[in-house]
Amino acid sequence: MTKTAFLRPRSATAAPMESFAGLLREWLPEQRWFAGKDRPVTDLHVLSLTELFPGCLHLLVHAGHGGVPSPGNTPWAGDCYQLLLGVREHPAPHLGRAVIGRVQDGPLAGRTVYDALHDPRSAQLLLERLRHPGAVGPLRFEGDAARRVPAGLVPRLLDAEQSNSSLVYGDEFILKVFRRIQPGVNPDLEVPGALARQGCHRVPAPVAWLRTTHPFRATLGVLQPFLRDASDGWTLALEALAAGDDFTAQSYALGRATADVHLALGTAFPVGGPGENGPTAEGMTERLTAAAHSVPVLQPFVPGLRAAFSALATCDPGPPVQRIHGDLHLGQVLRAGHDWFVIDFEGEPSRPLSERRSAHSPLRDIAGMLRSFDYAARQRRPWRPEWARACREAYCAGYAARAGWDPREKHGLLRAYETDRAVYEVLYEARHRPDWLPVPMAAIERLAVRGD
Ligand SMILES: Nc1ncnc2c1ncn2[C@@H]1O[C@H](COP(=O)(O)OP(=O)(O)O)[C@@H](O)[C@H]1O
Ligand SMILES: O=P(O)(O)O[C@H]1O[C@H](CO)[C@@H](O[C@H]2O[C@H](CO)[C@@H](O)[C@H](O)[C@H]2O)[C@H](O)[C@H]1O
Repeated sequence: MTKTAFLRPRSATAAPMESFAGLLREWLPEQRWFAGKDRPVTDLHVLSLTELFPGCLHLLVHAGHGGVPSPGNTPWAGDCYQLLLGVREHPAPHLGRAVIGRVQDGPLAGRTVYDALHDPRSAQLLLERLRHPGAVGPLRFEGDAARRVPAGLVPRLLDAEQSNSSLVYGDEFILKVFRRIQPGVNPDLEVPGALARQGCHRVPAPVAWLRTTHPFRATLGVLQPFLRDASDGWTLALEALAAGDDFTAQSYALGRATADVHLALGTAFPVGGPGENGPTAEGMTERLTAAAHSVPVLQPFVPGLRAAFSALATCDPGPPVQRIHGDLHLGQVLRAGHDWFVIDFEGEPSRPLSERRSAHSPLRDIAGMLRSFDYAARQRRPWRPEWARACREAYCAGYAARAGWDPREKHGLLRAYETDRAVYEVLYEARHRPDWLPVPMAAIERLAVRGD
């Protein structure tokens, strides 16, 4: 199960000579963060182009898929992506696979373009811009005046499997450059900022950020403190499994940390109200229908899965809805020292921003984490259902100890949210990592047939 299969190596000498748009049309679908892999890019045009500094262009491009709108992303069909492109007369060897190609015609004719985030010089200049708030064309560099970012921090691009691109500066700060851009404030800036103002220590607070005003207002990137020596929950869980270690104490602490974040979110965004099971079941059923249409292996399980959603009619509405994390799993939590921290408040990247910023049941996050223990336990053969079960129990117990209500007592709701999450995972894996599809499919079978 390789995580970087989409990063096909390119070399500067083998770079094709093509039109600028032609080069991008070929390069974009190869990127891990490109969302439209299941549909060909039929048209591509530049929505905004700004010279960030000499030799570095900032672009927002629209990738169209033959008029089929992407769910709720932009008012037009297709998706908008943020690119930072370096432009050089001659390709430099250190750029390796970052080279996109040589442009054949137009104002860039004969030049080589490359992904500037791979170029340490460009990454340094980007941080310089963030250190000095101001505007460049439609771009706005802003920050928390109380936080000082030192000059000269050495950048490195994280080579992880990601929906976005992240640069670490001197192991002190991390800059997340959003790739798929939607109009509006990104919750990964909005939420950590609001939680920091609440004094919640579980979330690294934004230090500086980049946004645009054209062709619409949107958040483009966020700089936050880098948690040095932290390990993510996914790595820790896999290490524990490999060593045959128990992971229940960590799971319990993670449950408490999740409840802390939910409590702080409830205070920072007082949007609550009772959950309404009718509309919740309707939304889940619609997502299931759409997913089964895209991923036909789901189809035989649809009746069993629908049962989990229709059973909501007889469940109590559960805890009040509120702002939540929206895509909580073991890869979104970092253990540093003895504490768990929560990162990446963007929500599920394929969902519209308005939906990701609205109130949901906290059970949705809890279900996401419960699914993640199952994912981890299935990484080894023979798979370890009892390991996952013990973690799930401990996580819920930790959550209950802090939140004052026990997720295990909301069995019907939890089953529906777990089912909804597993359906999302099937879609995600089919699109991004087809080798992983059996992992959520095993849960689909369990939830559809046995219902537990
Ligand atoms: N504040 C931080 N401190 C240390 N590592 C971080 C921090 N934020 C993110 N990371 C690392 O960067 C990775 C990607 O970050 P994330 O926000 O999840 O990006 P994406 O949305 O692209 O998945 C995380 O898995 C984690 O390893
Ligand atoms: O971290 P992202 O915001 O990019 O989240 C997306 O990618 C995740 C994979 O990296 C995906 O998570 C799924 O795989 C994880 C193991 O790699 C597992 O722990 C999660 O439980 C499972 O959902 C996530 O769904 C997707 O939104």
